Amino acid sequence: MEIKHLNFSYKNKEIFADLNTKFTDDQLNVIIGSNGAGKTTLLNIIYGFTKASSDLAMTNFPSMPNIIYKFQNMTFFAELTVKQVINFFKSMNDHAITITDSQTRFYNEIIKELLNTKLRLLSGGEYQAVMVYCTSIMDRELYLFDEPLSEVDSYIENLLLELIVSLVVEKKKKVIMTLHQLNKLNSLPAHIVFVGNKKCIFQGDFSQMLHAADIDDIEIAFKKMRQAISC
Ligand SMILES: Nc1ncnc2c1ncn2[C@@H]1O[C@H](COP(=O)(O)OP(=O)(O)OP(=O)(O)O)[C@@H](O)[C@H]1O
Repeated sequence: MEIKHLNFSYKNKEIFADLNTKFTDDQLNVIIGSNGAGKTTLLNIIYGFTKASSDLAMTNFPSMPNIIYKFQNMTFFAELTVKQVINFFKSMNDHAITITDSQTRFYNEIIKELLNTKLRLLSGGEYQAVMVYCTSIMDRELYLFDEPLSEVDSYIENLLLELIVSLVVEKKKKVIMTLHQLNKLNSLPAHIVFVGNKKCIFQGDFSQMLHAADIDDIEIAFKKMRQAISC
């Protein structure tokens, strides 16, 4: 999947100026960048929710019906129970789908005990966990997860990452997610897309990013690359 010549502004605020980048089909794609860099906007454009200028060329992306998107703040009817929401998501598949071991584990360890809880009574982290799980049980070609780890504790973070990676590795799905928890990149088989200064300022894997920044700490690498573009 490739994006060429992405230019985009919200009224007078320019977000992207000729951004070019690629996403891989067989690895988890992780978009990183500072707050306000445009990560959510990029997902919105990929989904087709936000329209960019006519110079944009997007190659090999599935069309909207073949994409499922977990928005950053996904809201649902608060009076529904977790079980009702899961059934709603399941009903949007027109056939039975296979569930990965990681999805089953996530269901047994996290979701099961929440089944009869109404959404309005879930904590922020529990709500996030339910929404990511529900998104993952949809059968689509491309999965977009905007900040799937926000508000969850480190135990759930790891379970969620396993679940998301299993979509790519076991189900051969395409996945693009945004992430602020850079320490997680170390253990992830991921293609990183670093958005900053209205462009893609780096793309590659974890070790290539450290190499590009000439440092062995990902947080410092991020800071260095971020500072370099704001000079
Ligand atoms: N609908 C909108 N109208 C005007 N400005 C917007 C709109 N949506 C986002 N923005 C602005 O565009 C910029 C990019 O926003 P975006 O949400 O894409 O960033 P982000 O990288 O996802 O940030 P974060 O990491 O904080 O979630 C921000 O400065 C934001 O205030």
